[in-house]
Amino acid sequence: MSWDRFKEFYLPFESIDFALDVSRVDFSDGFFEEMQPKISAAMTAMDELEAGAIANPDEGRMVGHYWLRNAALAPDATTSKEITDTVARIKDLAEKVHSGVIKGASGSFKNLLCIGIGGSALGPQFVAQALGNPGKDALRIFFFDNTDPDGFDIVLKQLEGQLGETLAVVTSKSGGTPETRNGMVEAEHAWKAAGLSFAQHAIAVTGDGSKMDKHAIAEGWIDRFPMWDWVGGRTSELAPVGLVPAALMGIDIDGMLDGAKTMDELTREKDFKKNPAAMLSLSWYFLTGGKGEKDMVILPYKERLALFSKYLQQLVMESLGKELDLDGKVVNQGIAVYGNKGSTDQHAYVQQLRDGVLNFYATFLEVKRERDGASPAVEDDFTAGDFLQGLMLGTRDALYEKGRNSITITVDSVTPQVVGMLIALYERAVGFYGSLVNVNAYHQPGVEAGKKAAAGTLEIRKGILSTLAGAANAMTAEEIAAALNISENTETVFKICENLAANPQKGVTRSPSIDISGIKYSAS
Ligand SMILES: O=P(O)(O)OC[C@H]1O[C@](O)(CO)[C@@H](O)[C@@H]1O
Repeated sequence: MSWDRFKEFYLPFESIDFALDVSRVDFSDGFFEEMQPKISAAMTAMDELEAGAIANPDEGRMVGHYWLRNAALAPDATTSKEITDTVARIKDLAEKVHSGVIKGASGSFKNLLCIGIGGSALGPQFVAQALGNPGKDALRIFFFDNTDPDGFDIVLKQLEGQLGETLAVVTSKSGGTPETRNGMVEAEHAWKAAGLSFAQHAIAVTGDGSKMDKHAIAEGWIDRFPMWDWVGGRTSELAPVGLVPAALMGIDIDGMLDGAKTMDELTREKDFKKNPAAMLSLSWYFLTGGKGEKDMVILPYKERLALFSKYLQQLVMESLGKELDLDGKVVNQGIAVYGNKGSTDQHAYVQQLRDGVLNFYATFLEVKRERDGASPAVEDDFTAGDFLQGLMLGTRDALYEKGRNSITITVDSVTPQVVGMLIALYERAVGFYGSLVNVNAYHQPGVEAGKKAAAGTLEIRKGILSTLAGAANAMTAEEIAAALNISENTETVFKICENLAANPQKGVTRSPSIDISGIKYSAS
């Protein structure tokens, strides 16, 4: 890499100690000239979005996550006031919880159980790991982010005997996501089994008037915070979804909001070569042929940022992974995202990245400050942090030597401001990229298909149980499917029967057979 090329494609922002380096992206001659009209159009669309246009046409919604860190930008005074009042209410809640004014049945709150999934969990999880300090946080954080009964038990075991000092935050924008509802019901059971009122330990973050909102009101929960329809789940970390848990942990939420606001200002720059979000999205476009031809591998060389790839997975894939473009043409767009952390993954998948199939580009995240305070020397005069940077620089070079392009983002340390900046940078880069490839980056129609199919399988489960209850003899999967008139779904019937029989409390027994057509099930 020549020093001149590096200087040309290295964008440092001294005032915030942040840099984006795209010098290891081998842009072709003429690429930027060719992209100029598209990126200008993307910037215009972004200006309109920030001003309150219906930027999510399929759902007929405004897209307002940029207002969250600068309420003055909101299109009307009511929305602006609602944002500021909500942040003030969140800080007030945190203050009252920390001082013991709001407490649980057994005293001041010590633990925080966040119940949510997708955009209602990934941001809080990323931020808790990035900015939390186990042992020092105001509340210890736990998550229910699935509908796995054993998973609930693992978390509840850690909270055993402490539910009276555990605050539960149940988060769902729609208020109807089954996994979150199940987590809430399981939590209600656990509190009840401990002889405690769940309502006295619960807060809701949800859409006004949602099913969950009504439940929280009816049960008399401690408080409720809004999830506005103009904020998408995957861009809600700086809305109550992310700010409530962060403030309760004792994290500086003003710092996060300030960092995001500063990045928003930098990424409104109209000269795209000076705009880090524009350059990031143009790099993605170049690297993936504007068609998602290569995967985005995220490699933060910092434990605290290990969950960033998971967070970005939803932000990028749910936003960009679309069948149709804005004109209704089938485009099957998207960019696959995966990653974990360096240097750990050098010992897992970097072998393939360097020598194997070239279907990716890497993004290195470098944090200059190794820790608070000094580090001991581990070899000669070198610290463990010197090794960490050495491994990152070495890997980046080793990849580039083999024609594997990469992007590098450098920050000073993982602070609330930096976390806010990273979130804002990627939010805007995703927005720009959505415009570059002409898709609606703010809806998620594909997720609905899986949800509907899941609901259908529960109906089949109900049918199987009633068929077996009324059957005189044990039945095979084929017979049950035929009785339910769903022979085309015999495989689903078989899978559900196997699952029922594996859980003795469900009341189904199984007579084995070597031939799966011969396995019989009966109500026990
Ligand atoms: O906050 P909700 O409405 O429970 O939705 C959770 C998540 O579920 C999804 O609809 C699909 O996973 C995401 O878009 C969303 O972030």
